[in-house]
Amino acid sequence: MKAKRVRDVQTLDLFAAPELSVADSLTVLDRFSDAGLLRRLDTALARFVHSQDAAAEPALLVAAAVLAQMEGRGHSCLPLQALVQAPNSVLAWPAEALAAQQALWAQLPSDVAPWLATLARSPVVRVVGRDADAGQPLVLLPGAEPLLYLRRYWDYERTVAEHLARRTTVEGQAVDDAAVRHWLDRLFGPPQPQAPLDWQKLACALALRGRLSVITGGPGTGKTYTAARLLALLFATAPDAQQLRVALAAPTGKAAARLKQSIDAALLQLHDAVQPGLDLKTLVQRMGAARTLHALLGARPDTRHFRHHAGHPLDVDVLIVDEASMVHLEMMAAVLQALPPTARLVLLGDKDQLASVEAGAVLGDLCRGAQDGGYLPDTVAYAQRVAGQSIAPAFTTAQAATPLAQHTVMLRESRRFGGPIGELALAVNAGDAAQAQHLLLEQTRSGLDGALWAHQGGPATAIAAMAVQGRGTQAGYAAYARQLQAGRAARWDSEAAHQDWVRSVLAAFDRFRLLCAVREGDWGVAGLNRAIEQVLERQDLLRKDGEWYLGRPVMVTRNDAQLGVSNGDIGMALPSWADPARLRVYFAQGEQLHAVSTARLAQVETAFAMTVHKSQGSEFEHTALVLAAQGGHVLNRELVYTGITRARQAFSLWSEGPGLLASAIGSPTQRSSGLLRFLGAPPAA
Ligand SMILES: Nc1ncnc2c1ncn2[C@@H]1O[C@H](COP(=O)(O)OP(=O)(O)OP(=O)(O)O)[C@@H](O)[C@H]1O
Repeated sequence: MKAKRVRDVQTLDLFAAPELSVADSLTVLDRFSDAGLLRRLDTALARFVHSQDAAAEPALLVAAAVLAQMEGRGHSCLPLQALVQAPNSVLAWPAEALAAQQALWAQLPSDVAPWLATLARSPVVRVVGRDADAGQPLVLLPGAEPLLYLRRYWDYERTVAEHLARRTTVEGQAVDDAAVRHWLDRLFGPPQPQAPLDWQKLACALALRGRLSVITGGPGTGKTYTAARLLALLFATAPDAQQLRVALAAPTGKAAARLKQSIDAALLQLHDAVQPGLDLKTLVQRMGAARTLHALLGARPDTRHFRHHAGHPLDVDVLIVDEASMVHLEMMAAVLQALPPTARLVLLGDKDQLASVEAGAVLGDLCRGAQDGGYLPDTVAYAQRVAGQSIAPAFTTAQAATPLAQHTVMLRESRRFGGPIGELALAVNAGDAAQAQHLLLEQTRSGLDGALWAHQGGPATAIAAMAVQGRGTQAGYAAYARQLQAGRAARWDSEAAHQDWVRSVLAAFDRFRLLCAVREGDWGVAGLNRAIEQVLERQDLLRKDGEWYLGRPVMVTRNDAQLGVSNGDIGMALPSWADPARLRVYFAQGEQLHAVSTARLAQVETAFAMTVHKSQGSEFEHTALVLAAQGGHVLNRELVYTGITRARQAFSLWSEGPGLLASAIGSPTQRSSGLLRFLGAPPAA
């Protein structure tokens, strides 16, 4: 259907005109929207620009529409050189659209200079360094690699860059080397001769001397383990540990709850190791719950504004943000603005995971050089002095040595993520499609019970059948459905017994998850949710007698502070204890259960199948990833990596057609952003 619509675009006779007029260029953009190559919103921006500048030239209108389209795909800006010289690298249109794209580009200037001149002539474009900020909707950052921004994203990116640059250049508190060394050795053990570099110890040492610490690593590399030791170190070296205000946060409620649980457990385990000298038990009690970033900043319903901002900063000395790969540019700008300049910010996350759906990939940008280290002589000497760690010359290359690198550590050894799933994740990350396919094939051949299993082709109903049955001994949804039935048959003799049952159903449901790349179609979230419901009904495991049926798993799609639920929370409709004839939606929040009436939960969707994006921050025993042929540019390396790393014991892959996995692995996403360029020297406002 889409391919046909795209072919229709090519029959446009407008391209035959000797010179592209403004009216024609707007019509062409509309046709591109009709064909699904641009969104209506993208063309609307071009029309808006034209409404503000009657003399706007076609190149400006095209640039505006493409910029809007790129923002919709998560880019914070448009690299103009690429737009002119390699338009497909930024447009990401399907092959069928190539002729139409080339025909339009043939009517536009072939050099970047006239594009820039066209943009700079328009009053809707603010040229940084030339024009004052008069609220122009577009911002052009000139230079060797000129970038075009929507005003809002320019503001966010500049804010983030300015704050991070300040945090990486301003000296932190003076470090008492002897005290730090003492505590680092107690927490990690004294340095051993010939031992490999302890990246976790190094991360703690570096974090201590600055106001920013970026700790990245794959699953199970000990990010939380390290953060807990960093907290212990901060408590131990603080002039008054009782006064140190620590906040824990994450982009989603689930990730926040997990962070709190892991940090508390790790700190309590350390309790004996730091005796005498530090009462971690009391400090843990004082620390308070982890919150979503929205809740931490005090989101105001239906506005972009937060209660905390530069004029009313957060009341914290240390802020630890987990799953930072999911923090988009706008949110990072809000966090940095609300954080007192003296507070420490610790960002934890996996740089290789999918970035947020919204624009910006801040953690990915910040960790671009993390693999290479890039430590300066001063950092190398400090690491030796306080942590007894010798940083090898391979990690001191001048090219990677930026102020940010002195605050960044990549953890490299996974403690719980080895075996075939770990190997597959590594192959995907390295872009080695042949190795990934080899691993999948080898394990698939060995039977249904292996850690890896792959299948190509339909029908989609077979996916639903596996989602219910599981494969071999690997979990599927039948496990939760049986747990559900066990409860239906039983009479709870106490509220505690009812709660235990609710917890057991939620836990059984969390053993497996079906992850999709796309929402629509038989191989998307919507189609597979329906198909799984049907299989469960056919097997009498579930009765769908209305929108809200017993055992309906749902995902919240919008934060609702009043109801106490966050976007991404997963709950299940189950009979309430007080009135078993009525369903309530139960959510596990750490150790606690939270129940909300079904009538009040409007912003939810069924959650047997969910997007890979929404699964971030969660792990399941068995995860199945579905690659739909219509996935297009959504099927990329980060999506596959994120899907695989959600699986603890078993990973299954369903590809609708041949070559989808290899092509996704061969398509890493690089979101356009000026962040790294700004960090060295933030541009003037
Ligand atoms: N240096 C270490 N020595 C012993 N155990 C460790 C060490 N580092 C991490 N671990 C253990 O490895 C496991 C994974 O660590 P942790 O949960 O901190 O990893 P993570 O990177 O935060 O994982 P995730 O990707 O789930 O966020 C935990 O059980 C932790 O206690």
